Amino acid sequence: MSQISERDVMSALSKVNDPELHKDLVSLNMVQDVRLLPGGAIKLRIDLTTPACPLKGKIQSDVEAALRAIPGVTSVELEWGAQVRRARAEKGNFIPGVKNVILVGAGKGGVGKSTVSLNLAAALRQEGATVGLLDADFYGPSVPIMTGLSGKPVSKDGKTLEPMEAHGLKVMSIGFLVDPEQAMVWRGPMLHSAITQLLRDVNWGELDYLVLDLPPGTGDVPLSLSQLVHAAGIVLVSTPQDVALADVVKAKSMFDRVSIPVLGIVENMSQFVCPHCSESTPIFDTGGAGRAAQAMGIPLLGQIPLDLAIRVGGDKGVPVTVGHPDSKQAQAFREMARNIAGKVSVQSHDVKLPIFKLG
Ligand SMILES: Nc1ncnc2c1ncn2[C@@H]1O[C@H](COP(=O)(O)OP(=O)(O)OP(=O)(O)O)[C@@H](O)[C@H]1O
Repeated sequence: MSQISERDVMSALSKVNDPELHKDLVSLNMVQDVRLLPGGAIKLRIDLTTPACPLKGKIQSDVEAALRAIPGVTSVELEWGAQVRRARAEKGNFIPGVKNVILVGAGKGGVGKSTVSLNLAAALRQEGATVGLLDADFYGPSVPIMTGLSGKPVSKDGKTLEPMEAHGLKVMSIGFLVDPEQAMVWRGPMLHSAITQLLRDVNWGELDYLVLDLPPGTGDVPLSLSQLVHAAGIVLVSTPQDVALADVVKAKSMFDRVSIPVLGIVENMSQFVCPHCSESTPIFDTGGAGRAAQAMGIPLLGQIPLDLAIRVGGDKGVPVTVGHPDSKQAQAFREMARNIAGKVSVQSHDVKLPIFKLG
């Protein structure tokens, strides 16, 4: 029987590409800890670029096929790890300890941006990532209620604020610091100093992802907030009907102008599935975000149903992904989170997403 060498393994895997990054696993440094065992068995670890990898199944079958094609290989055993990389490493404006900031925005209010932010953060955490959630929605912070957290954050060193913790997430909200009615009337310097405090003075520790819930719309506050951090990109949330989607087109154009990559759209309140007869009703229309995403040349990252358990979870402080992890609703959020994590990995490898320029 021919002797298998580590070189054979690496050479076979240098022909297997990560389907999203379009580079081979060896150049991406994803192949680790190769062990050649007696009788032609191979064991190795694949370090994915995110524990929430949407393409793990495809990578697994490609790796197994490539290794089994080496003469003399009798079995292949894979272990999985993840090394989340920092997005857009060449730029400044980092939040200390945070590898990737994922902005969540919306063209208009009330479309479920905070619900998506929280469930995104919780789903990434469930996949094994370390995650923070920063609620910077100055005019309507809903994260305190949605996480069940209250009280004031403490400072251990007199300079930085400690985030609170809920459902395995580190959480900070402008709602912990000020009365929203007070924030409503802030202008200029007050607003700037509150934004800076939120972005610079929170002791996050080491995070793979910080999900940043922006204020809705295309005004000054979401724009300056998003420019003060180097984000991996922005996820735009919309309901499916045309009036909401028209605002998303506006939002996308704004973020394009300031060169923040738009990772894609999440369609929220996509369908109402009757809990009694299981019939689907497209209350706010359906499929609109998919058509808009296609027209703008950006991905549709997920479709979240309009559902009672999602609303109740938000009101009770336990997101549906945590309270009902096996439900269809949680599955929809997890699929969305994997798609977003995949797009963030693409950004961290600086492979450009298609950008559609308006006008
Ligand atoms: N898919 C859904 N199914 C049922 N209820 C939902 C869904 N998404 C959001 N909601 C509910 O709609 C309300 C508004 O949601 P949310 O606060 O997330 O929106 P928002 O876009 O962040 O609003 P804001 O304009 O305050 O920023 C909440 O009561 C929330 O529980």
